[in-house]
Amino acid sequence: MGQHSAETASSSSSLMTDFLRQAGGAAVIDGGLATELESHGADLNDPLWSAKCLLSSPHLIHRVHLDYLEAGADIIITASYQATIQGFEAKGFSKEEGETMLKKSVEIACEARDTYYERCSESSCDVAGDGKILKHRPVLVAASVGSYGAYLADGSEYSGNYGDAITLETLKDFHRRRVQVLVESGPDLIAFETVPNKLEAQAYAELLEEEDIRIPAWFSFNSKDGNNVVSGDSLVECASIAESCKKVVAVGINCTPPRFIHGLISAIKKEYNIHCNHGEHDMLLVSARHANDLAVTTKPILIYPNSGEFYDATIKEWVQNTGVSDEDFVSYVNNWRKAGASLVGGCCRTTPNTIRAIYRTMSNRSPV
Ligand SMILES: C[S+](C)CC[C@H](N)C(=O)O
Ligand SMILES: N[C@@H](CCS)C(=O)O
Ligand SMILES: [Zn+2]
Repeated sequence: MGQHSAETASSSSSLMTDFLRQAGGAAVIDGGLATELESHGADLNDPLWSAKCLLSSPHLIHRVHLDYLEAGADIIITASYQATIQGFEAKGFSKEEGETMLKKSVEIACEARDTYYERCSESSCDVAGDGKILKHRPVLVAASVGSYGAYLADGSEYSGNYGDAITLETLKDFHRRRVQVLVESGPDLIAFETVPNKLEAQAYAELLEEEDIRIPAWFSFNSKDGNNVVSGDSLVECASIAESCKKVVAVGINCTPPRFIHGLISAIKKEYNIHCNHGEHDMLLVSARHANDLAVTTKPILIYPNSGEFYDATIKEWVQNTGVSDEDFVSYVNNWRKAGASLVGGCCRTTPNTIRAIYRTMSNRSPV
């Protein structure tokens, strides 16, 4: 664990359960990072997308992390989603310079957390007059690992279609050094996010074992039909890969329209609460067993949907107003919690306003 590790973490495997317990059973993830960088004027029309800001405007990344913390996020995700050594090399940087950029993504997030804690110490109340949440609480830094499709910078993380030339070994080799460098930089966990297919999930799971990664990870898949992950691979099969990997401490869905989320949670959530009720006992056990045959995870479930808008990868722009408002987004939150999600945030096109609204909705945090 790095020097900035959250005070919750006693060991890798218990990090998430300890963290959730301290947070009262549920926690808030931040919102769209790239979205917010753009709204502060960054031009992300570049193969590096949001990782371009690691070169051009690290102060902006710091500011956006801080904005999300002050909106109530308990977990911030680094700007390394599209930061890859290969991507930096394609821009003319050396391997060492690429590694420095990866390290920097974690350092910026840790510094933002330090700044946040200072502001909390200086504040006399948990909610400032301007509505900023300045409540001293455990905050986790999650190092983002975007997919190989994100590196391709053509929206392939929404198709998951890499062609036959890309094998399990290709993907492991692609991510290997990147994951090592991120881990050495001292985040609390790795966020494998917007995972578009089963092959990449398998590659991540094998990498965690082969490289003996000492911090935990979460796996977060994306879907565009409410049944499968974007490639068409079965979500249940993808989640099973995460479930069988001991280093994975949470599983879920991100960058997916809100309307699909409830069904996707139900598809992966394994219920242990079998109510034994006299005569109905056997029948309930049978139905619970039947449900469990299909559902796969007992790990905490995370969800951070996008706004539901459509991303046009050819022009690298979101088609505006095709999604839901913050109010509509937040109206789903209690249902997602009831369905079994214990970590809730937002992905692309969500903002600190979305996260503030999620924080408020979840502020009477009762365990799932
Ligand atoms: C999650 S998508 C909006 C990320 C952007 C994409 N990888 C690109 O570079 O176009
Ligand atoms: N963490 C990334 C995810 C993109 S799908 C971001 O918020 O920009
Ligand atoms: Zn997203």
